[in-house]
Amino acid sequence: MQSPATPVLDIAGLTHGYGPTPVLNDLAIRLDRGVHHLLLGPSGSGKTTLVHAISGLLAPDKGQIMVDGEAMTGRSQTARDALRRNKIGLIFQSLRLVSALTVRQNLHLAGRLSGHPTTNDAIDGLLAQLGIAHRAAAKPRRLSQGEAQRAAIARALIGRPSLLIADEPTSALDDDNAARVASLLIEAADRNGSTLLIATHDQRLRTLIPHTITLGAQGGTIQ
Ligand SMILES: Nc1ncnc2c1ncn2[C@@H]1O[C@H](COP(=O)(O)OP(=O)(O)OP(=O)(O)O)[C@@H](O)[C@H]1O
Repeated sequence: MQSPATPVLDIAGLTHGYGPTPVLNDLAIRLDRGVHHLLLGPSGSGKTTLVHAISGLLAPDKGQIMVDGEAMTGRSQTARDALRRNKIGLIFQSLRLVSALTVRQNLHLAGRLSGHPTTNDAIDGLLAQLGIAHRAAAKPRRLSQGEAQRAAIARALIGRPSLLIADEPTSALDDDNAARVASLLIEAADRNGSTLLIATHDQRLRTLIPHTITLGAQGGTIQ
């Protein structure tokens, strides 16, 4: 990890589009360590495009993205993949656990891929934090939706990423469960030294995470 003063995410002049009008236009964002943010914006405003650019899954047309002091932009796909595995934990809506592996094996694999191979004890400790230690030997299809979501959060955290990004983790949930999942994400991020960015339409999360980045306005609005 870099010094505490190094921003977890530092974006300058980010522009990207798929046609004549850019989706992201000269965007600037700075996330300080430990300050969790929501990434808000209506459908089509560019949240997924921004998450993909931050994660190095796409190379933007213009601009610079620094993740925990290291450049995600201006590098090869291979270098971007390595930086993502080392610095970023991603939780997608479709969870993407490997179905042939148990929960514990999924976490071992994620640890190896992130360059932080880990022990059964460390994995079981993380699963216990998330309340699913008793499901370590289960295959994903045997998990409830809530357990599978907790396993996906554990998998994203196994490499102790500087930045933890969750895509729409609560939109399909009722109020109680949305608050529960958001609180779980915040607590898990805090305990593992990760800064959380939640891409969402879900305005209910503002009460738990007051800092927001809103896309849709020219260049985005940071609060
Ligand atoms: N690969 C692509 N090719 C062409 N256009 C794209 C591509 N990906 C996204 N777009 C367009 O870019 C715009 C932003 O899309 P994006 O998925 O980033 O928005 P979003 O805010 O994540 O939307 P949602 O909340 O509906 O998931 C949309 O108009 C979309 O149609």
